[in-house]
Parts: sequence; C-alpha cells; structure tokens
Amino acid sequence: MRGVWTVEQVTAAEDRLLARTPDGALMRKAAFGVALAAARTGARHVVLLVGAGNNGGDALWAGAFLRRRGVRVTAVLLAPDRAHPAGLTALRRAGGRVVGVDDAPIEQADLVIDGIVGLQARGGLRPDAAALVDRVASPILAVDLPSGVDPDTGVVHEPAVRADLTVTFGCLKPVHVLADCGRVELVDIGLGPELPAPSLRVLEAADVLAAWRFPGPKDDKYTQGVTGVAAGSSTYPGAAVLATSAAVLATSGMVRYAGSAADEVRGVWPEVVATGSVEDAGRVQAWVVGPGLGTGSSSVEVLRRLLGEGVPLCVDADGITMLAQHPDLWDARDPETPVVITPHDREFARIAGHEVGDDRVAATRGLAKRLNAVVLLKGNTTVIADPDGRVIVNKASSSWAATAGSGDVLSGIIGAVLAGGADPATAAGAAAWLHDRAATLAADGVPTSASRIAAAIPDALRAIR
Ligand SMILES: NC(=O)C1=CN([C@@H]2O[C@H](COP(=O)(O)OP(=O)(O)OC[C@H]3O[C@@H](n4cnc5c(N)ncnc54)[C@H](OP(=O)(O)O)[C@@H]3O)[C@@H](O)[C@H]2O)[C@@H](O)CC1
Ligand SMILES: [K+]
Repeated sequence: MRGVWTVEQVTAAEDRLLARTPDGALMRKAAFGVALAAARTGARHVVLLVGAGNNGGDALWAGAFLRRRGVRVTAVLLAPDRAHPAGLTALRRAGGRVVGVDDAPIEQADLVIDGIVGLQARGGLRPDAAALVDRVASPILAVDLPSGVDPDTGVVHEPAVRADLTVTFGCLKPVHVLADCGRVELVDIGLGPELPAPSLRVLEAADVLAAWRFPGPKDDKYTQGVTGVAAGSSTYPGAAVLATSAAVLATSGMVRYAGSAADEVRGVWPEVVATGSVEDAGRVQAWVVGPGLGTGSSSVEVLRRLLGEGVPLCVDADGITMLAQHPDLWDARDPETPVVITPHDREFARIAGHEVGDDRVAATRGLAKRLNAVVLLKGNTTVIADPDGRVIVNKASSSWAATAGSGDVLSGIIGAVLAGGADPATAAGAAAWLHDRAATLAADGVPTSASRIAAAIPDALRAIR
C-alpha cells in the first residue's frame, strides 16, 4: 500500500521538518534528486523554466548540480525579481547561463526542466510560460508536478505542461495518482516521520493478493465464499454471462446465477448453479446485482429482496439507476450490510443528484458518506471511497478496459472478492486493480473485449502470485 498526501498535509509536514533542518538543506536534497534524474536522460543542454517560488528554486539548484557534471544549463526566469536568490547564485557560480523569456533557447534544449510552479499552483500556465512550453520539442522533466495541473485534484487547467517524467519529493501527492505526470520518481527528503495518515491509498500487488481468497487444505466449494449473480435480461443476456464469467474465474468457490439468462449462463459455464429467480437461488456470501437487469418493477423487487438478505452486495449499472429512481430501496438494507456501488460519471450524477465535478475524490467521498456505502467511481483513475472517509485510487495502466461489457466483468470480480470475505472497500480496490491488469494483458497492445478481459483474469492473478 502506498500513501498519498494532500498539499495541506505535505506543507504542514514540511514546516515541521524545515524547523529541524539546516537552512536550504531540504531544497538541495530535492534538487539533487532532480539533477540525478536529468543526468540519467543523457541530456547535454538543459533549459530550466524558473517560476517565482521554491519550485523554481529546486530547478535552479538542480541546474547548479548539473553544471558540475559538465552539462550546459540555461535558466529562463519567468519572474526575474522573484527567482529564488540562493538557487540563482548557486547556478551562476557553477557557470550556468541566466536569460529572460525573450532569449529562451527552447529549441536548443535536449531536456526542459519545468520549475514554473509546484505545490502552490493555481490555474493554468500564465501567457509567458504557456508560450515557452508551446515551443518545447524535447522531453520535459517536471519538478514536483507538471505546472498547470492542480496538485490536489489532478485537474488539468489548459494550457499545462505535459511531462515525460516527474520528480517529486517526500511523498506522492494526489496529482501523481489522478493525472498524467509521465513516469513519477520519488526522492526521499526525510519527510516520512512528519506525515500524518495518508489522504489516499494506492494498492500494490501484495495488497491485492492479501485481499484475495485462495483455497487451503480445509476448504471446499462453499467455505471460500459463494458468489451470487443477479444480472441480465432477455434484452441483455450477455451482461449475465460476463459478470458470471468474471466471478467464476476470479475465485475457485461456487458461483450461483439467478435470472432470465440462466440457459445462456449454463451454456457457457456448466459449473455455475443457475436458476430462474433469486427466490430459488440458495445461500451466497455476496451478491452482484444490476448489470443488464433492466429497471422495471420485477427488477426493483429483485434488488429490494437482495438488499434485505444481509450479505454484502455489489450494485452496478441498472442496479444503480434503480437506487437513484427509488431511494426507498435503501430501507430494505440493514445499515450494517456492506454495499459497493460502481457508477460511471452519468450514473454518479443520477444517484448523487449532481455532476461529479473537478474534484473526483471529494465527490466520491461525499457520496460514500451520504449513502453509507462504498462508492467506486469508474474512470481512467478509479476512485474508491469508504463511508469512513478512507479512499483508494487506482490509476489505469492502460485504456483498454474502456470497452462494452467491461463494467460487468468488474462487478463480477468485486462480487467474488466480497464473497471471499474481504473488507468491502479493499475488495472493490483489489478488483479494480486486477481488472485493469487483466485488460492490459488481454489487449497486449491491440483492442480487446470484455470476454477477453474476463478470460485474462487467471493470468492477471498468476502474475501476482
Ligand atoms: N517547502 C519545502 O520544504 C520544500 C519545497 N520544495 C519545493 O517547493 C515547492 C513549493 O514552493 P512554494 O511554496 O514556494 O510555491 P510554488 O509552487 O513554487 O509557487 C510559487 C508561486 O507561483 C505563483 N503561481 C501560482 N500558480 C501559478 C501558475 N499557474 N503559473 C505560474 N505561477 C503560479 C504564485 O505566486 P503569484 O505569482 O500568484 O504571486 C505562487 O506563490 C514544491 O512544489 C517543491 O518543488 C522542495 O524544495 C522540497 C522542500
Ligand atoms: K513544476
């Protein structure tokens, strides 16, 4: 598990660390990390874009270190009277060139270092900086974060820097997991002991593995958790097959299917115990309800019944629409019963009553608290909020999962992990993580489909075991 801290948290921690560190030492440490990363690119002429604050100071100091390695360095001062004085002196002493905006040799750079603005960034690039950035043809190394991107929400305020590499300090900030920062390198500046509990968490392979249920010597088909799937309709039998496929492939326990696509499901998966209705389904440890189910009165009654069964539920697609249309459905649920809902932006707007907006983390957190349910907001970065305020974010490793039926597969995986007994937010996070890896594996560089993503679940699991 990796932590992510907000600007407010980082600034407070840095203040405490600064108070017990010799003047300038922290910045030199940070800048040395930038210089090392820049040197590794092999660039022979580096141009620094230097803004008014400490982010520019980092760039100037990095330039001074690069000079000592014989690299040609030109600093372009965007705010000449506010450039970091010690950094500027260090660069000049080391033989670096300092120019104004009008003389910026952008076209001659092998590498541009973006020290325009860092944690105090507000809005997009200002006109001078935007004009310079527009001319850049070389790779860009962003100091702390790409300028023009909001540090806390990851919103890209155009025009913004597009970084190939971002070197950040002390800890990850939300921008690094919510926006495209290129490759992110973390430089240790000793901030760890000063940091509070993280604002966001990023799961790693080991966390996903820990959330998964693998059979032991004492297990049988029931003890690993039975997953129930209530999905599909005569119009959309495929959703039933996809969600069930994912549940079958994600764990080795039993999967039950209940609904009008029983024949189709049985045809693909003879090992699934399939029945026509949830009344006849038998006991399960978690339900997946909603994909392709429709929103008519019989579907509403299916959802009402399952919400009242007292086992964890993953509610997706039509299930979310029904919850939005009939808020009284929540009355059927014991508040202790874990519910995971998995909206995309339009479903989010339907159930929340407002658009997601720029701050996806705050929006997801707010809805989770209001509904007392885990909310998994789909997107290139998936945000998973627990009602207690904890948030997991999962940045996609590729965009291949953006394909029809992909969400049905995700809900099937979530159901299976829930049935295995994982904590609901962790189950949703681990499922999103694995789904992303399965999509990347299934695609292998060319377009893929939901069936193939489901089929790649075993390989994705095998890769982390
Ligand atoms: N603290 C530490 O221990 C360490 C800090 N470190 C480094 O310090 C960085 C934070 O530095 P910081 O606090 O000086 O702020 P920073 O982001 O450089 O902004 C400066 C000024 O820029 C302006 N500005 C705002 N938006 C803008 C925009 N879109 N485009 C252009 N300009 C914009 C705005 O001033 P304004 O012009 O609005 O008056 C703002 O006040 C941090 O990211 C890391 O790199 C490391 O050395 C490690 C140790
Ligand atoms: K920057």
